[in-house]
Amino acid sequence: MTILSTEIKAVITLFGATGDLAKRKLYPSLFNLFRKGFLADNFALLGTSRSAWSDEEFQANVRESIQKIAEDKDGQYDAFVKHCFYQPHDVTNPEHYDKLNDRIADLETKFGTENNRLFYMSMAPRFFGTIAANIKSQGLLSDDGFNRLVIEKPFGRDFESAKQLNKELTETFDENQIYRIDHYLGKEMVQNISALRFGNTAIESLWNHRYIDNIQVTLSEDMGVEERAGYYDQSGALRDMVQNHIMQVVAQLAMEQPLTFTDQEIREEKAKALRSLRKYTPQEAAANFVRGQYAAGDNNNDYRHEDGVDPESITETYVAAKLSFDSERWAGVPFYVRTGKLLAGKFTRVDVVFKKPLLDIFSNAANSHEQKLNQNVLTIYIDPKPGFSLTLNAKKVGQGYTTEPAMLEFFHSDEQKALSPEPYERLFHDALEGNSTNFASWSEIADAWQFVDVIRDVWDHESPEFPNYTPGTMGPKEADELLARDGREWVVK
Ligand SMILES: NC(=O)C1=CN([C@@H]2O[C@H](COP(=O)(O)OP(=O)(O)OC[C@H]3O[C@@H](n4cnc5c(N)ncnc54)[C@H](OP(=O)(O)O)[C@@H]3O)[C@@H](O)[C@H]2O)C=CC1
Ligand SMILES: O=C1O[C@H](COP(=O)(O)O)[C@@H](O)[C@H](O)[C@H]1O
Repeated sequence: MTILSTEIKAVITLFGATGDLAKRKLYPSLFNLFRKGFLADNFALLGTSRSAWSDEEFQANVRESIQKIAEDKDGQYDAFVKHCFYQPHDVTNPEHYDKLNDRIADLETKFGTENNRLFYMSMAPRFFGTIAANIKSQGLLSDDGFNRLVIEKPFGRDFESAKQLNKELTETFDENQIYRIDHYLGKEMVQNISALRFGNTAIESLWNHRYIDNIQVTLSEDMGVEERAGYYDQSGALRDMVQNHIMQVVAQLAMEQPLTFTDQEIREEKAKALRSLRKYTPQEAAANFVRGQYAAGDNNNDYRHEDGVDPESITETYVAAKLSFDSERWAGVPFYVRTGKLLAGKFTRVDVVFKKPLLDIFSNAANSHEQKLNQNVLTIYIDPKPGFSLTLNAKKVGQGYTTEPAMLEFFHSDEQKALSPEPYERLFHDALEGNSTNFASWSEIADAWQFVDVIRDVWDHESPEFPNYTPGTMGPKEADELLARDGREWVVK
């Protein structure tokens, strides 16, 4: 990990500058870095796409997108957009890269960026390989500054396509120059998993099969597919959420302690954890995975009648699964994961359910309690309200001896939340600083795809009975049965 000075020097070339992601997330993130002083005098943003915009039109668009997130204090909008430029560019036309290279070189001189170049691909993934090849063949790589590539998801649609894409990228960029975005890794509480585990003896000493009964990861959304139906119908929840976000969260929960807290060591441990994730046979896949598709609700069509969705679509909008790790630490401990659209709420959380005491001595007490001891649960709240809680058993106040659950809670204050950068801001900053801790390595991505491909293959060869869940619930009944089979239940029902 190379940490540069706090002020970043670079020309950022953005492919897909007129796109939705750029407007909603990327310009506001860069502006926030500017307001906080991480970007100051020595940077420039060069937006590109086919639209024939001038620099001025681009600046007006950037201004419009940052207006939505912050007021203009002390002329900060003007100061920021003076660093923003635009070059009309068709990524499939090699000749266009010559002009792009000239513009980058001019900006390097103008802003003293020490020839550091960061390329950000915020475009349809089918263009990623072409852009990388042209960057190399048309001589856009810097000889004496850094060259980095930030690449948007999805990284392939299965293992083979991801491998091919990786091959194309690594013909131009080394693995340590590639920053594969997974915005979950930019979330405050996902990053907090390591602090909670490795910074607390009280937690890490219990973090194994001797004390943990099961771990549950829930990424619940209350919205449908909205305007992204065209993309989503080709993807489904397995590719859209499980292969990337869920696997990344699970890897952080399951990994061994890194030797040091560096990007290389952390990514290595996450990769090892994913390597120890049991790859299911088709029979095991069918038994351990549940899929769902939402039905019509009070305020929504059923999925198959959403605009842009095939009326006979078998794309899943819900996935629940039981994962197992073949490692000493996790022997016999299931990780139950689930995600879906149009569920009961918008929240992301991890529930670590501990084993009960081997002996419930209170059941023999004179005033024997009616309520059995509960399992302790450590909950990591990722969204929307970052924090964590620990549910313990405590004596109920009063005569007799009855136990009841008592909860220790910690939530981020409004002040802390205000200090917490948005995922894209954090990740942009990390890439500019050369810190790849919170980006997925090729090894992690490869293992995640190999795991998911088996499930996809099984599902693609069977006709599910869809729709099978009601909007506003936590998914199909089979997801509850998945745990009930093991004598367990979801912490959030
Ligand atoms: N939008 C979102 O919420 C999210 C998006 N992503 C990912 O981010 C990436 C971008 O998504 P999004 O912004 O939504 O996509 P959009 O479709 O909104 O934007 C695509 C961009 O590509 C440009 N473009 C298309 N063809 C060419 C070409 N031949 N040469 C140069 N530019 C071209 C378009 O501009 P023009 O037409 O002017 O050429 C436009 O700027 C994708 O990989 C997506 O999966 C990931 C998570 C969320
Ligand atoms: O990557 C994606 O994530 C969002 C959910 O992200 P969150 O930060 O709001 O939890 C999801 O809606 C989208 O389908 C998926 O592509």
